[in-house]
Formats: sequence, structure tokens, C-alpha cells
Amino acid sequence: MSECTHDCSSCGENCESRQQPQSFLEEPGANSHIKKVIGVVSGKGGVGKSLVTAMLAVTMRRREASVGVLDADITGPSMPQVFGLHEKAQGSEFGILPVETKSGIRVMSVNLLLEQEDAPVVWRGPVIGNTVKQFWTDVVWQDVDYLFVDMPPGTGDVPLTVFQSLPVDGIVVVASPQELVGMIVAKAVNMAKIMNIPIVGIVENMSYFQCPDCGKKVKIFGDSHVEENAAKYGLNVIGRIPIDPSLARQCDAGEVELFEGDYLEAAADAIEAL
Ligand SMILES: Nc1ncnc2c1ncn2[C@@H]1O[C@H](COP(=O)(O)OP(=O)(O)OP(=O)(O)O)[C@@H](O)[C@H]1O
Repeated sequence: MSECTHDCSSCGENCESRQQPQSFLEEPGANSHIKKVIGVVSGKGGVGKSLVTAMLAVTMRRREASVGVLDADITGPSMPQVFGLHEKAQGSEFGILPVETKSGIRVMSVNLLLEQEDAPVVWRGPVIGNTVKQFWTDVVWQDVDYLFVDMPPGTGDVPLTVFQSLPVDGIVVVASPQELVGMIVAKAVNMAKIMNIPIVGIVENMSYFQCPDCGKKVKIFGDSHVEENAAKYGLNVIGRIPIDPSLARQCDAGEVELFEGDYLEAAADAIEAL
């Protein structure tokens, strides 16, 4: 064995002084106190991940918890829109202050910092990754029970940065019925497993449509066999949300806090049990 340089990254020896693999975890700001971090992920875009993030935040807030939402979907931020936030986030000597929704949910999103809401974010990957990290380190998340992180869809650079840099306690997987039968959601689930992040469960969105006249439930995308498919990954189904025009309307109007329905109560129980 050659003389020890104490650089374990370039040495294959399994000696006593071998150090633990380097941790990439970032520290939150001195004034931040966050009890649980919950990532919300999906295999692909447009399955309702942002809607579910917002509805989970509202459900926990209705249970009197103190809730924050970190919008890590930097190039497609939708949190300010669904909560109807149009003001800009302000800075303080302690860091950037999140913007509060009507019910007191604290939100940070790139759209709360841009001069113009419709300005595109034309940034390279590393800048986007650093922005997400700064939303963790430089934002004042004071006494937050649950911080929900709305991830960009898929298994790219930003989800990787979030999983490595934030102490994520659990992830919620959002999938549409078509997606559940395919491979895309499996990739998101397997990524979390590789990163050793516990999966709280799957929320199936757009499960069915309920006829407003006769009440019949129609499975527009066919039967997803959600339980069987979730069981394949060893996961629980913790919510099912129908296609509901009033949900879409409330999101467009920035009034997600007014949604009705108890679709996410089981998901909220599972999050509380973490
Ligand atoms: N269950 C539902 N009923 C009615 N409309 C829905 C439902 N789920 C999502 N939508 C609508 O579908 C659109 C896409 O939803 P959302 O933005 O939440 O998807 P997403 O997965 O976050 O997409 P992306 O990651 O690409 O931003 C929104 O306009 C939303 O209001």
C-alpha cells in the first residue's frame, strides 16, 4: 500500500481512515427552521404535478400546519399562478422573504423575482441548479412544518440537485392513468430509490370524470389498474383526483385555496406520519 494522501476519492484502499462519501447537502439559512421536506415529482410534464403540490400544501394548511412551497420548476414555474400571487418577493437583512398566500402558505418561485411574469428563463443547467439551492439556503423559511418542493418533470439535472442538496424526507409521485401503465413513472420511482429517498406514495390524477348530471364515473383514459401498478413498485396509492373543470378554473384564477373535495386526505395522513 502506498503512503496515505488522505484523498479517498482517488484511492481504492478500504483502510481505517477511509472517509464517508462526500455529502452535497446544503445548510438552510440561520433563520430557517424546516421540519419536513416533501418533493412532488412526475415522470413527464402536464400530469398535474403543480396542481397536486398546491392541493397538498392547502390540505396541510387546512390542518393548521405551517406550510411552505419551493417552486423548483425554474423554467416552468406555476406556483404564483395557482395561488394568485403577483407581487414581488422582498429581501431583508436575513435573506429573501417568501410571499404569503391568502391562507398563509409561504411561496418562493422564480416568477416572484422576475421583473416581468412572462419573461422566459433562458438559463443554463448549472445556473438553474444554483437557483434551486439558493431557494433553500437564502430564503427565510421560518418555522415551516412542511416544505413542498414542486420539481420539474422527469429525472434530469434539477431533481438530482434537489435530492442531493436538500434533506428530502419523502416524495409524492403524481401520475396520470396512461403514465402508470408505462415506463416513465418507473424511472421517477427508481431514481428516488437509487437516491435513498423514501416514497410516500402515488397520487393518480385525472383518474376519472364524474358526470355532473347523472353522477356516473367515466374512466376517460381507461382503467389504470393503479393499485396493481403501484404494488409493482411496492408503493401505496395515497390519492385519486378526478378530472374536474372547477379545479382547472380555480388554478387559472389563482384560487386553488378554495378547492373542494377530500381527495388528498390519505396523502396528508401519510405525510403527517413521516
Ligand atoms: N384533475 C384535474 N382536473 C382538471 N384540470 C386539471 C387536473 N389536473 C391538472 N389539470 C390542469 O392541467 C394543466 C396542467 O396541470 P399542472 O400544471 O399541474 O401539470 P404539471 O404536471 O405540473 O405540468 P408541468 O410539470 O409540465 O408544469 C393545468 O391547467 C391544470 O389546471
